[in-house]
Amino acid sequence: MTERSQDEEKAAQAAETAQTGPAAQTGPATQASKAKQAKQAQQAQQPGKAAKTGKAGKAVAEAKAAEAAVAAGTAKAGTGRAEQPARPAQARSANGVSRRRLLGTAGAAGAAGLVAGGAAGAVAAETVRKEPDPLNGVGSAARSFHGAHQAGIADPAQTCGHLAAFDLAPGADRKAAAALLRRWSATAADLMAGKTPTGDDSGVALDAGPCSLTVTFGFGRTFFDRTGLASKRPAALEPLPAFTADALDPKRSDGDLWVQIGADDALVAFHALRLLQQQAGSAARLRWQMNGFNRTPGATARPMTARNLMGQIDGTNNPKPSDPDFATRIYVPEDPSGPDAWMVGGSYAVFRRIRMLLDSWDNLSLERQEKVIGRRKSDGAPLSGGTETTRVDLDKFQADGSLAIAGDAHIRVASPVTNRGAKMLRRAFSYHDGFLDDGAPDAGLLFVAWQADPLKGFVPVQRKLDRGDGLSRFLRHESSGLYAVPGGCAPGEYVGQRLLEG
Ligand SMILES: C=CC1=C(C)c2cc3[nH]c(cc4nc(cc5[nH]c(cc1n2)c(C)c5CCC(=O)O)C(CCC(=O)O)=C4C)c(C)c3C=C
Ligand SMILES: [Fe+2]
Repeated sequence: MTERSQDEEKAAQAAETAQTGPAAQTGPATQASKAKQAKQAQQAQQPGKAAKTGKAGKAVAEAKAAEAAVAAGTAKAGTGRAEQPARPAQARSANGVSRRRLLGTAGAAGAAGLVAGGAAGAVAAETVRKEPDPLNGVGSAARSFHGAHQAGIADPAQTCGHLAAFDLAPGADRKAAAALLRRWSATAADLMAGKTPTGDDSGVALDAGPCSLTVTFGFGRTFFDRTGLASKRPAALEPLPAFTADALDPKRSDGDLWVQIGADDALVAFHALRLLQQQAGSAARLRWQMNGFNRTPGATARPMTARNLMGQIDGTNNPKPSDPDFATRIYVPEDPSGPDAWMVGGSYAVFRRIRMLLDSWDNLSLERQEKVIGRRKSDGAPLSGGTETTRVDLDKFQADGSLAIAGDAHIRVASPVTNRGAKMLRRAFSYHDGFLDDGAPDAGLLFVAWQADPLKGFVPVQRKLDRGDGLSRFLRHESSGLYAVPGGCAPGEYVGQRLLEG
């Protein structure tokens, strides 16, 4: 097991602070007691140092059997080191502490007291801010629409997400598709810069800053047939294989065009979605649409990796933009001669709506939940020891001779080390769509994985998870999509122009 050196830790923290600004203020007493609690929890749960005992031979055999069961004919796994852990992926600007002064929102008791007198009743009815506030750090944060890559890939996932797929209308041809992408790109560029697009009098996002809005556009496999561009369809857009955990709804899968919207404000995010839907006009119809969410900036005492609806810290070991191989793993590389030249700088998005079987999951003991993932729930530290960012040691054994990270633990089965180096960038939103008839939450993850080639990212890893992941018993994949997301564009251009006008 290799810990980060103190210098590396300090550099990472400094970089994080530079990117995110100071964490929300908490009193020093709170900080100190939290740190103490965290230390106590860590001490209580720290697995004992694995001794190389006489049981090692048995353990090695156990490990090999577990790996073999999972790998089922793939490369011999677990012999190397896991990837260098990433900094928390959810870090972002959180430096603006709201100074809103809301009046009249007292609890029931306060309100009852106020309504006793007429004048006081009027005060109770006042539910607006007394003074205008300047935009805080969350509201004024903006991401650029223009650039080599589209936004909404390498930047942190926002609080509110909308994923949507559109189908081109019958008769809508390449020219109509180009006009649509031009309209959509111009609108996205305005909104991301905090401008009201010409002709938009909806008022929905008036008063708000851009709130880190991103709008990302992609093309599904069927787009190329409908626009007469089948010869330009990348080989990487071959349909995803079927997996045993799939319970896919075709009506909420696939689609000609895909749009991902994220913002740190729900009205800003909805506004973008609504405008794009209106601007689709007669060229395209909404096929499916889903809403997701993440932590609100400033909701935690310090910037940290977000939790999912199973309660786990999720996103720790994501590739990070500072990794030397980040660009080549996530973005399509330069190859001007290839048929996919129009995709240079782009990426492939695999979308999966994954329902969590939370009733079953919540019935597991904490110990079993942690074993299923291979990390501690409290702080995300790997069961091989250390803290959240400690390198995972898949070869570590416990004193009883068993593997510290079980053979079917999610982080073992998904690790690049056990998947011939396959990597993807996971950028997900949680979702909650109420409760099913049996009372189970209809909730889970709008999972989006980004990679330069899905056959070297999502596909081999999901194949392996499908066979041997302890977590898959608690998941149902309900929707699916694979989209070619072109590179970004320059001002005055539109996303996909190289394809549609090439
Ligand atoms: C096909 C790829 C993956 C799917 C589908 C997937 C679903 C899924 N994962 C979690 C929770 C966690 N996943 C974690 C790590 C992790 N997951 C994948 C891939 C898929 N997950 C990878 C490649 C990794 C990193 C492995 C590594 O290198 O260590 C973790 C641990 C924290 C982290 O590193 O992010 C959690 C927790 C859920 C709940 C889920 C489906 C709903
Ligand atoms: Fe995962």
